[in-house]
Amino acid sequence: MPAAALLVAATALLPREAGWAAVLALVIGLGVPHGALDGEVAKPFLAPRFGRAWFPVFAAPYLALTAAVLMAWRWAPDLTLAGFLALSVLHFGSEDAGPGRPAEALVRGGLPIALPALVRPDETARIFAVVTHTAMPVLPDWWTLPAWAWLVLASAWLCLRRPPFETLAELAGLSLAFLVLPPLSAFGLYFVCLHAPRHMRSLADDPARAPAVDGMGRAVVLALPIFGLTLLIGLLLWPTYPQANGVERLLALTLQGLAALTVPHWLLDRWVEGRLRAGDDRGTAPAPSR
Ligand SMILES: CC1=C(/C=C/C(C)=C/C=C/C(C)=C/C=O)C(C)(C)CCC1
Ligand SMILES: [Fe+2]
Repeated sequence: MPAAALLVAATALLPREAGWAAVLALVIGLGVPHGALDGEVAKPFLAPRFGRAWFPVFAAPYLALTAAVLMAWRWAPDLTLAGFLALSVLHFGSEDAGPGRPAEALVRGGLPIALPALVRPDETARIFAVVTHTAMPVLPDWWTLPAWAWLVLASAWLCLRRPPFETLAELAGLSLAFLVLPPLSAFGLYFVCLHAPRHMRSLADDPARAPAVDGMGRAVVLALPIFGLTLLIGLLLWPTYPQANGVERLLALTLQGLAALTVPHWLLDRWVEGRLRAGDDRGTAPAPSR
């Protein structure tokens, strides 16, 4: 992990476009696989009921949602971006804070979305002009104003809650990253070094969710097939992106694709969370093969 952190931070030394390409390669190669474990999360719920058909039952609605979001990027880019950012705060926050801590989730999940808007608004606008393929000379108010609100909330939370040292250290380190690194590099650092491993570790450590994922090594191996499929879909979509320059196209495809995958990724997480809390009787079904 420290090696990955150094690698992501080093992308800040490259010229802008080369830096983008390097961060995106790391985000794809080291960050996206955590979502590829969604099959393992869904399998114990679906396999007992659908047998070997569990995979199409899982993948069809997942991919339909993904496709819908990819189309939404073209029809309503601003609205889709706003929805993506809001969803990211929720998704990042619930992974960082754990269940049942809404204020902490908003503070921690909001950091990677609010800080770049406050610290590097121009570079952030430039990135999302490419992603949405629209003119975005300045960052829209609907992003900047909630970012200020986040700052107020985060300050109040820090004063009132006095979080434990590890949380403080993480918030401080991450803030420093967003202050000194280009925003895409800082995001890459958060995504690759905190979000993705945290998600994989929580699956590996939780015997109720994704029981086949019983260690980090196993997590990586089990993620590979769906990760490969994701890359293949990305490759097929590549020619449909209008950006002329390859790096800009990679930026748009990666970020639009992340948004599109995050919708089913987040819904699945909510659904499984709900089922586990409701005490689903999965134990009566034969254990999944593997
Ligand atoms: C690209 C980028 C940003 C936003 C990234 C987002 C919102 C990613 C969400 C990913 C998710 C939710 C993945 C799920 O596992 C920032 C940091 C605002 C500014 C710098 C560039
Ligand atoms: Fe995630």
